Amino acid sequence: MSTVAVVGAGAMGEAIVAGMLAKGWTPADLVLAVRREEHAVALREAYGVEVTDAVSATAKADVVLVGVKPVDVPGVLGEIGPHLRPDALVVSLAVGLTTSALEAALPAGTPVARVMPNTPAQVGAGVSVISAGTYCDDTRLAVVDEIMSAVGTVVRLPEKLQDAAGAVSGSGPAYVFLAIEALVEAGVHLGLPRTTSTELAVQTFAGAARLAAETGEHPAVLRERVTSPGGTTAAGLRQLEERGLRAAFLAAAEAARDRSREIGG
Ligand SMILES: NC(=O)C1=CN([C@@H]2O[C@H](COP(=O)(O)OP(=O)(O)OC[C@H]3O[C@@H](n4cnc5c(N)ncnc54)[C@H](O)[C@@H]3O)[C@@H](O)[C@H]2O)C=CC1
Ligand SMILES: O=C(O)[C@@H]1CCC=N1
Repeated sequence: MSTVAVVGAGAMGEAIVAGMLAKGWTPADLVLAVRREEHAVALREAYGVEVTDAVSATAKADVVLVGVKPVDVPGVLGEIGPHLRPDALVVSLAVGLTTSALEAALPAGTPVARVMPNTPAQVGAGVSVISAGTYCDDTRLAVVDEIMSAVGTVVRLPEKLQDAAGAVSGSGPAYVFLAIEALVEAGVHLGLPRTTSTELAVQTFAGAARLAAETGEHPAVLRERVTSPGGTTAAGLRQLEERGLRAAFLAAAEAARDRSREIGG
């Protein structure tokens, strides 16, 4: 197995570390780098992994997973570039940043891959979109696939679709959480105790998503099965349509895609 350095073990980076350890990697396969010492102490305690600085972690790794915010990526790449092992692979989680921009910030010929993960990775239910840069061959992309498979499903896409994919699956959990929150509040408005309304709404989203995933049926067909002619669901759906639910999702996805392109420069 490869030695994997995770530079920037925040929400996404830590989820990947936890998932890898749960799926058979050992602490010796991992080396982490974070900025704050108290964070390093917490990570060592939680996972028994080595936590050091970005340069030392990079020097030990076959794969360097960069999990810092997009604005911090150029600085990190400039710092670690001279210390990469020959043939080491750099994997970026950053939204927007293209593999060509990443390659330009690294020594010439560095293999690079771009990943768009999402936070359900924290419970092993993520979906990651992966794309190879110019020097990342199939064997290396298979390593990225293996790592990200530890936290959920993996979809390989041409890089030109990464901004769109990020708008759906990268940001998507936030749209879903907002929708859950709104349904909980609606239930409270109708008189349900808040804990009951939360349980009903969360289980409904989880169950509906599982039904769609396991049956593979078109969502419209599944929706029709809930909607009796002249019934309660039809009355509710009419309100969602009249209030522009579809248009709202389309506008949200376009805005997220455009912001991703803007971040990428
Ligand atoms: N949070 C999300 O839902 C998603 C995030 N992403 C991408 O993942 C990346 C990370 O995002 P989050 O995990 O949400 O951010 P985060 O802020 O939770 O984690 C970033 C971590 O990097 C550390 N850090 C910053 N500079 C560092 C350096 N020089 N050396 C070592 N550590 C350093 C920070 O202290 C922090 O712990 C971003 O580029 C983002 O675009 C992609 C998809 C989804
Ligand atoms: O909001 C963001 O910029 C990050 C990338 C995708 C999800 N969260």
